[in-house]
Amino acid sequence: MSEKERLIIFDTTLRDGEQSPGASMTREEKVRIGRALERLKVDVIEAGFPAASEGDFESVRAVARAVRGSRICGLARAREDDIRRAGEALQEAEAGRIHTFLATSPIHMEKKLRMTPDEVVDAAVRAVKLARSLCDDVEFSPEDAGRSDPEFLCRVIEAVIDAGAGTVNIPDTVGYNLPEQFGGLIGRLRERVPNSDKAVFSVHCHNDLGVAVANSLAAVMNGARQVECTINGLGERAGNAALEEVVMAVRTRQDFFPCDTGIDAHEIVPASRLVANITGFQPQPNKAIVGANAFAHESGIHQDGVLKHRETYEIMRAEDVGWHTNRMVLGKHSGRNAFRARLKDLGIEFESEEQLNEAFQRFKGLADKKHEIFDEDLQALVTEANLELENERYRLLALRVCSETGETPEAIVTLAVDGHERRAVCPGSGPVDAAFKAIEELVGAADTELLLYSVSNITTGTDSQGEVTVRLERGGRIVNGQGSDTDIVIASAKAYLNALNKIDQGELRRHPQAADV
Ligand SMILES: CC(=O)SCCNC(=O)CCNC(=O)[C@H](O)C(C)(C)COP(=O)(O)OP(=O)(O)OC[C@H]1O[C@@H](n2cnc3c(N)ncnc32)[C@H](O)[C@@H]1OP(=O)(O)O
Ligand SMILES: CC(C)C(=O)C(=O)O
Ligand SMILES: [Mg+2]
Repeated sequence: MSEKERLIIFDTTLRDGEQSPGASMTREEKVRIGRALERLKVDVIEAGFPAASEGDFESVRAVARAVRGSRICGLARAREDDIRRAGEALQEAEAGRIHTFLATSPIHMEKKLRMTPDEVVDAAVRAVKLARSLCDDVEFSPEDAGRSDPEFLCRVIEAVIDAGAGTVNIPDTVGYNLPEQFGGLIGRLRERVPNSDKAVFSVHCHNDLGVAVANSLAAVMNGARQVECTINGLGERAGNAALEEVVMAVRTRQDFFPCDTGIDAHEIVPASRLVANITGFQPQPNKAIVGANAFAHESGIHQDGVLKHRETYEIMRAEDVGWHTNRMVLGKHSGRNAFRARLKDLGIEFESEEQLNEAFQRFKGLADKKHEIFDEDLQALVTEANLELENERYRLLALRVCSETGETPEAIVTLAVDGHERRAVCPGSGPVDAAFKAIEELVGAADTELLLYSVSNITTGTDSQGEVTVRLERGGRIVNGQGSDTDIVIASAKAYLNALNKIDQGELRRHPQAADV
């Protein structure tokens, strides 16, 4: 790293993250996440609250045994039994830390702890001294600091630093602070506490007002050198500051921040996926850094810009945070440049600009019906575009089916037959059967036998395209026809007509699908 100061990353996914209702983790899961955090090169891993339960004690102990390279921390109330339990759980850690806390806000002291401010100062000092007798690395948090009286905070902080706390963590426990205010608080505490230079100032922000990361960054600008955060912003209520956002903000804006972290950012996406899979809390698609759309572009103007010069619309590289690559999503907002580029990647090139334009029009038509166009959709769409260049005797102009519970389905099919518009109405045992009967009536296919009818969805989802294959036999000759559409009955009619055109024309070698004829 450069000569810049180190910003310590303290990950509390396994402790505060686990406090999210529904996010409890087993010992084995904590060890797996602990190892992922080690690969990420997190400085401190808060592995749990050993006094909470026998299971959490064992989890902290297992993480302390398994992980080398990151300091392992256990949380404890300012009580002798909690602190001793934490010390015990950390015994096998290569490097351990006891984190003890006691609330300092008037509301917490009076209503929850039922302690006077003097009692709180005494208990905090006693807790830190006991913790220091068990472990040389001790952190103290004045819980609910964000709503505490700054003068009282100064008193508590000075006392715990004197008692041996090497890290003083300022939590905005209920996410009440705003960035300018919180940054100002950190700056003032560092200025006013006489021994502030003897401890690292840390922050622990909650996201109740959606500003946990902004508050953490404001604190860093005011001298905080440890940020407590979680993968994917998991944590109590609306969560904690997201590790990936803090790390990448500091890294991306090195022109602004006076410090940097030691995080290996390539491990961010793997760690995010692991935490999401274990907890079942998937990040929303538009989540910064780790959301599925964080490096995806669907708009034609953005795609064109990124294809010409990535930085036009990206401030970070997807690969640098562990994604395989950025993503061009083809959809109704996409333009020709992205369409052409994707087809080229698929090995599909057009002989003329006219062919490309024709396929592009079909693509826009499909995109109006479907959210996202996948590679398989494109392949089907281009195959159809090529087929249209051939001389077709039969072309589907319109199709309507009526299908109702307890009623015989009926299809109304309009075709262009040798350039003339023809219409037929037929009942059938199902909508596809009715549509096929109407087509047979219009084209006179009595001598043609249907050998195979199969449907597969090209992509997943109820809005996906269905691909239908129809195999026909006439006079010993067998052909396959294909059709695709988001409407399965239309796809079936297209496939049937495709096969009939082939069998009628006898020009099978010119069609790419004729290989299997
Ligand atoms: C802001 C935070 O995230 S703090 C961490 C929150 N995490 C958790 O609470 C998860 C783990 N907690 C637990 O498993 C349990 O709450 C335990 C084991 C810690 C305690 O359980 P119990 O003994 O049954 O107590 P209970 O949870 O009902 O109440 C908490 C007690 O701790 C006291 N307390 C709360 N914080 C502290 C503290 N920092 N130091 C000392 N005592 C405290 C409360 O005043 C209350 O005391 P009381 O019983 O005399 O009224
Ligand atoms: C234990 C402390 C640091 C905490 O989680 C909080 O105050 O939010
Ligand atoms: Mg918290």
